[in-house]
Amino acid sequence: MSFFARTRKPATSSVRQLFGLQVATRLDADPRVQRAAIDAAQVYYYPDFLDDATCDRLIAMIDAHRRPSTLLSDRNDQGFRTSDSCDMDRWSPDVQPTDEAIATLLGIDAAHGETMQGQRYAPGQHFRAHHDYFHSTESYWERMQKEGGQRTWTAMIYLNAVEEGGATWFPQAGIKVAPKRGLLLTWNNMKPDGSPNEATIHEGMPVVAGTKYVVTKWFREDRWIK
Ligand SMILES: O=C(O)CCC(=O)C(=O)O
Ligand SMILES: [Fe+2]
Repeated sequence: MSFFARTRKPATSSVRQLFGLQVATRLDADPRVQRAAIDAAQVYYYPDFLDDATCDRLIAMIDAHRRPSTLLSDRNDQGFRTSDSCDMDRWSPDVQPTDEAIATLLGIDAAHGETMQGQRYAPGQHFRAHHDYFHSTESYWERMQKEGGQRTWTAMIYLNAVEEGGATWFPQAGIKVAPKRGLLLTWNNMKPDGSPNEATIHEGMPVVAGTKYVVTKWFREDRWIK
């Protein structure tokens, strides 16, 4: 193998490897959780993770605080992520129980979790195909190393059903998830060896009718809260 080929290979990581194993083992043992029947990635569903009242409270918070979504990428692609989003304050009494319940479900110390993001998509709005993990070729990479390192697991909760459209599509893994109120979807962005899993590429498909509300939480390999 040439030097060039070796340096291009994404780095494996024993810490991320352990996250993959420990979280998957915990989810596999949880009767409320189902694993998606695919080999390309570790993807799990938890129906009715949140009750109606909690979904309504989170939706109201998103409506009160939403701003046009931003991207971390160096690409300045205006049409890539057209939704609105906002930070969900982890210390707010309306957020804290959900924030902690997600960390407990996965068995990850809540300090590894970034601030939960609320997201709202109106008809025609979408989030184009992307990976949640950080790319070492981007300029943010160095900063992210100091701020908790790579992202491992993503947890997303759909807060409402959408009349038409708005599914989360994993074209390589072959999964399409339609929004359903209270449904939690979680996946490992890494492969079992701890290197980035390209097959986790996913998109928030355009909403056709109705409005879509979700919250998303990303967990880092190191503590995000110091
Ligand atoms: O809204 C969706 O279905 C996907 C959202 C997403 O991929 C993200 O927030 O990283
Ligand atoms: Fe994503």
